[in-house]
Amino acid sequence: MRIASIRQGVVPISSAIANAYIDFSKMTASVVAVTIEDGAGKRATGYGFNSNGRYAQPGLLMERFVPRLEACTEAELTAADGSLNVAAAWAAMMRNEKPGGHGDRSVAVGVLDMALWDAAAKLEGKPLWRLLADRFRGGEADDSAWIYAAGGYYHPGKGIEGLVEEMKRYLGLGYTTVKMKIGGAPGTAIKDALREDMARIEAVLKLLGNDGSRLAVDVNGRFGLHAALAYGAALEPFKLRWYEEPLDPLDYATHATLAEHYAPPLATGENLFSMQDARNLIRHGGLRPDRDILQFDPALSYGLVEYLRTLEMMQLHGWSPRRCVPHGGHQFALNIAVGLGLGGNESYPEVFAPFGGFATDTPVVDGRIRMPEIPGVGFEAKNDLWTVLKDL
Ligand SMILES: O=C([O-])CC(=O)C(=O)O
Ligand SMILES: [Mg+2]
Repeated sequence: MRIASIRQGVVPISSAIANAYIDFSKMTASVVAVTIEDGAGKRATGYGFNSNGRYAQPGLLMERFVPRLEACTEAELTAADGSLNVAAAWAAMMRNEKPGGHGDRSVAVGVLDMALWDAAAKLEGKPLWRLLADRFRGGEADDSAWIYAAGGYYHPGKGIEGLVEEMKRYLGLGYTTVKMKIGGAPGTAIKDALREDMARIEAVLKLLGNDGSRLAVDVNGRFGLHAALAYGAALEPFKLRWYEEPLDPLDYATHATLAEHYAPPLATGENLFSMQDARNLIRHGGLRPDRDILQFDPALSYGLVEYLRTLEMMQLHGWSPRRCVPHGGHQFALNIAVGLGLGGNESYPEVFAPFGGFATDTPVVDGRIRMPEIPGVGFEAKNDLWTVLKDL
């Protein structure tokens, strides 16, 4: 195995939407293409990109991670069974990196890790989900994944009617569960913000037949303990699917306090970027393995090599992989969900294109989606994304 070339670019994923914490008017993504030759006449190009929420990382890629990957020897890149050794390539990229401080580089490494797994699966002529099931689950992949429609963003001029119309479109596409943003009313006292959000939530719940298990709400880390508890008390009777990122993602003790007062499911983890950060959440966040949801996004957190470590850590702490529903709505996490038996995956039917979304013309049926039988992650079967990647 040898690296024949690595190319990178930066593309916009900007839009006029906002959550409770940031707007996406200047959001960008790094994209990479890594071409591998296996020394026996086979050649494959793997593609990678970063998930929404973090910006493109061209400097880190150019200065540290691409040169280290390019410097890998053929022996390093070749596993004992002759396959591409992604874990060894990952270790080479992380040479001379100190522990801790994961947000510094986990996105840049994740972009390259995605491309390496895409190439590895293409060299084996298999979809990534099947490669993962073969390697880690005795060949047993799930036949489909549960996905939910994430949206409900704040948008200039968008009122409750616009929000309900949006959710109706998602149901029309075959989704059964939806997610909306809350906590975004700027500079408002908690009781006023809560009144406004309750009206938004109740309007969407009405559309969902007042079945709280079909609605998740997302605060994007905006609340302190006082607001999180006040909202929690108001939300509790709805028995929502989950109450997401109510607090700062790194404030584990406060999560533990909230979990003592809010019985239905909580969800968090999209802004934790390493196994060690995930472990601190599990150790100190008071989360409950029988109901809470972990949303670590492999594309933002050093890729699948690290995600495998996170899953192993979770199992040591008594957490099933089924508690994981990754953030990001991308094909990479969907392959991992089906191949490794996670609880499902996020989907963004109307935002974060072309990186959000799955293979073109794969229908969502009763909130579930099947995977195409195409080698690699399946980017070539997603028309809008392939238009961007093929020019790299
Ligand atoms: O709005 C965002 O930053 C994305 C997000 O939280 C999610 O998909 O859960
Ligand atoms: Mg979120």
